[in-house]
Amino acid sequence: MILEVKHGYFGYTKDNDILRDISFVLGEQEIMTILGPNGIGKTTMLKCMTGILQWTQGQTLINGTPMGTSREVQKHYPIGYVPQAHSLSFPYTVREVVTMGRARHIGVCSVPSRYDKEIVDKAMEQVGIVPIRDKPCTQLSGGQLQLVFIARALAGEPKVLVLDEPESHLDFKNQFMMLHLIKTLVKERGISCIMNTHYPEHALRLADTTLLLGKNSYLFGKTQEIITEQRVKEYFDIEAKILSVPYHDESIKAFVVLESFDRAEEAYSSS
Ligand SMILES: Nc1ncnc2c1ncn2[C@@H]1O[C@H](COP(=O)(O)OP(=O)(O)OP(=O)(O)O)[C@@H](O)[C@H]1O
Repeated sequence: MILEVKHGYFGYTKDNDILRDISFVLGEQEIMTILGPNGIGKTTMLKCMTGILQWTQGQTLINGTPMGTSREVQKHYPIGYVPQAHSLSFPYTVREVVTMGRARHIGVCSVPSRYDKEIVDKAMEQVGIVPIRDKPCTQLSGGQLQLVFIARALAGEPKVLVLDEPESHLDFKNQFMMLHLIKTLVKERGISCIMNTHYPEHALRLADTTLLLGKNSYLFGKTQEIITEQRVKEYFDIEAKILSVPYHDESIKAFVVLESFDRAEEAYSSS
């Protein structure tokens, strides 16, 4: 399935668009990252793209058909949205929360079928949360909850998985495991994926394409061409060097920030 955003505009208030004329294409089994400074509009972008918020102008197309107007398109090409992990106030178990991802498939007065249960089990297995399936979600860590939300999205059998900063609550190793999980899900399920991230390294390691959001402009293209030292300076206002570390048959990219704390202090006090 091909997802396309065409000339998208959005503002929370009139005459104050935070997203202006955004266009990009997500191809079959592609991974795309969205990068940009805090508050630039990354989460808003995901919400407009998935129909949680309405574009004020422009549209999201699925295989060429506008998503907003076609229930058929929404039914046949579901999008799985995984929000930033936040705590749940009601102590639903992990299994119950993941089963909620089947809501579209289960009638209002029906109980989950054997097939629904199999899909839920498969989703929990694939993200590695079977051992905690009977725990109340109020007793989970932020990282565990993030995995539960991914399993909930997978239970809806999405064609596109949309993740808002999936690595944000994870330690160093588990951040890497999350990237690996996303890559595996895309490959094994034949889906595509869009994720917001604050880590340019993660984009370079994982993503085919990248949308780099700035204050008055944006860039979209192949990740290796979009994320350069010059762009990092331009879009994040920070001097960084991208190093290439050879590892087996890969060349892994690492970022080193070339700023001193004294200079940062000066910039902070003059802003
Ligand atoms: N519901 C809302 N009503 C009004 N303004 C909002 C709302 N949600 C977000 N904003 C504003 O819109 C802008 C973009 O917010 P958004 O959360 O999309 O940014 P972001 O790039 O995802 O930020 P971060 O990297 O910090 O998560 C911010 O200035 C934010 O304050």
